[in-house]
Amino acid sequence: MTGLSVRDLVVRYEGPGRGWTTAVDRVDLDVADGEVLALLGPSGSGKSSLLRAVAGLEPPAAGSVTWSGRDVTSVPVHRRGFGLMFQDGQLFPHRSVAGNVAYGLVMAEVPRAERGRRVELLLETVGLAGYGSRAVSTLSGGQAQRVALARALAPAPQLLLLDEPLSALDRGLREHLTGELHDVLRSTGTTALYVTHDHDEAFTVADRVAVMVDGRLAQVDSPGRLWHAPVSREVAAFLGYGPFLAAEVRGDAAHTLLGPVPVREPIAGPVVVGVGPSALQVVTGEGWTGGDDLDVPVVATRFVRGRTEVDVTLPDGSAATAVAPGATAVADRAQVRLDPDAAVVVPA
Ligand SMILES: Nc1ncnc2c1ncn2[C@@H]1O[C@H](COP(=O)(O)OP(=O)(O)OP(=O)(O)O)[C@@H](O)[C@H]1O
Repeated sequence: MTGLSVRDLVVRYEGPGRGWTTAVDRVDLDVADGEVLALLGPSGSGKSSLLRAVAGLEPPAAGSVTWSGRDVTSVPVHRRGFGLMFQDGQLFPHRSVAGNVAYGLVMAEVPRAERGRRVELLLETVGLAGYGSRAVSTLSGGQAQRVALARALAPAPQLLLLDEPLSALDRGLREHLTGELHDVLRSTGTTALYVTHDHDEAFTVADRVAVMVDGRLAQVDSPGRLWHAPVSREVAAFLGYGPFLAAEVRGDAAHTLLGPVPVREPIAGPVVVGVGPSALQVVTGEGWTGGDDLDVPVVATRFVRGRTEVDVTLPDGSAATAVAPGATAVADRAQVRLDPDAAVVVPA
């Protein structure tokens, strides 16, 4: 048995009054050796609690944590050999950049020369070659998080646990560092559990994504499968699908007021169709063919990231957003069309 195995794990907190909060509710999870798994879920869903229990920072009420076949459930945090990185990297303020990165190597009694080489290599890996002698107080937020990453990677941990490592950074930097983090984790062959509430981040960084809702894992899948085949309306909604249209399955399609959507996997019982974030398109000029396209009232328009987003009301009363390329002028009504490949069929 290699990798991480979590079985039947329960984490509970005693409430301020009577009663307990069950933050992690009988979770089973496997992370293969060298795999990066993102734990994705809304605020309060239990992601940090699960990660902290794996780290050994939170004693589980039940269940087990196994690494490489060894039960570590009651092994203290510093004996697990796992690396940790949090939202606020919390660098040691009185050490230089190199001093911070070398910290775990000093603890592990790695000889000085070897230490120096490793620190340099890691700084290069995180794009901070030549920064070794800088005081950490002179770094930008993004640079400081890269130092924190280099420090976490320095002892070559068997398993790296990251809790929202980029969420304190602004969007542009976060997107950039997410890509870098992906490359660094791959190139170092690090097994990682990565907590985030941001699906773009999870999809970029991870081999597989576990969606956590109310203390349970609702779905664990590759980013592609998760996106194209969410198992429930709840998971689809969390990924950004919506509104959900009434639908009736006939043959291999689910028929909606905006036309048919292919049923990719058989679903027993009633279904609804989740409209993907760019699935509804504004049809302009001669593109209008009638057919399944609908003419609907416009509620608002805005220009976002190089395209026009148009809020409309569908005939069933649901609010939806349609997209148009560039800065498209839209009046008080718009013709919209559903791209069936950008919608999903899920259980109602
Ligand atoms: N130390 C604590 N004492 C009491 N309740 C806690 C404690 N830590 C977390 N909780 C509760 O446990 C539940 C799960 O919290 P947790 O921090 O694990 O969620 P999360 O998914 O990581 O959320 P976020 O994305 O907001 O960090 C929440 O209801 C939270 O209020």
